[in-house]
Amino acid sequence: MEEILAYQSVEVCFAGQAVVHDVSFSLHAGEILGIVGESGSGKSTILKACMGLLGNSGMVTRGDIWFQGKDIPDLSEKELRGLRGKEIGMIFQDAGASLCPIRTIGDQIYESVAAHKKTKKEEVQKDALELFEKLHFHNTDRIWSSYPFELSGGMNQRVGIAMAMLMQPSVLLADEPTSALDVAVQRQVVEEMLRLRELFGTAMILVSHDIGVVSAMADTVLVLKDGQVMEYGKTAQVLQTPKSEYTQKLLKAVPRLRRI
Ligand SMILES: Nc1ncnc2c1ncn2[C@@H]1O[C@H](COP(=O)(O)OP(=O)(O)OP(=O)(O)O)[C@@H](O)[C@H]1O
Repeated sequence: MEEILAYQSVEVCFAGQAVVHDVSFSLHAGEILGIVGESGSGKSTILKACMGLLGNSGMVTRGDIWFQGKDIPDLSEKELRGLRGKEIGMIFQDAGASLCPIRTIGDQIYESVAAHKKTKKEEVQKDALELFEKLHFHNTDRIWSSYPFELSGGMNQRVGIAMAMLMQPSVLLADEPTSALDVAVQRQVVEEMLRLRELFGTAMILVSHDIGVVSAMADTVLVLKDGQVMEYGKTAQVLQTPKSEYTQKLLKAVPRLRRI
């Protein structure tokens, strides 16, 4: 399998203070990597480093993040803007909150695609409705012309994921994509992401507190503690026979390991 993304000994600092230390992993086409760890262990920072979104005080101070032959920390803001959304898709915990409340879903989808390529609204609508159908959304026309407040939180999240996928990025970064949802919708979102991997062969990094979701989705798992990799390997191996005491504790903190 083709390697899509490689972190090599990455260190990230905020205001000179290192919060991610010597992190290495690689991601191949169609692979889903789960990143788990306690709050503050550096999971989101690892994703933000890949998008060049560490803000004014944050910086990759050591190592490389290779993507399509380019080292992300060396790229200019303009080059990063060209990658974000198009080559590197992103979804966050609450897509509903990041949608504009006073513009329709259709307008927002069109604008997000038009930001990266010259296209007509009818073309984007056709592609979007086709993807909605493949993801088994009901009333696809109605969704297209709805305002976010007219849809449920779960539906907004599912639309946000479909929107990220319309550009067919080679990698999708998902930060707690199911955390704000109730269990039934969580299941739909997990199934939807797996279906997207199947349809497009997209590689994904999934940051989640929910070991059940990680267990259901990820091929490989990286366990992070205080910005350091405690364990990294195949999901079954890491979750069923954890080597580090930290991973064992993390798993014990989960009431029941459930496969979705
Ligand atoms: N913009 C920032 N400025 C300064 N410190 C930051 C900034 N962003 C994150 N940090 C620090 O970096 C460390 C890692 O934070 P990060 O948000 O990556 O953890 P996390 O594992 O994603 O946590 P959570 O599960 O709570 O989202 C924390 O100590 C946090 O306080």
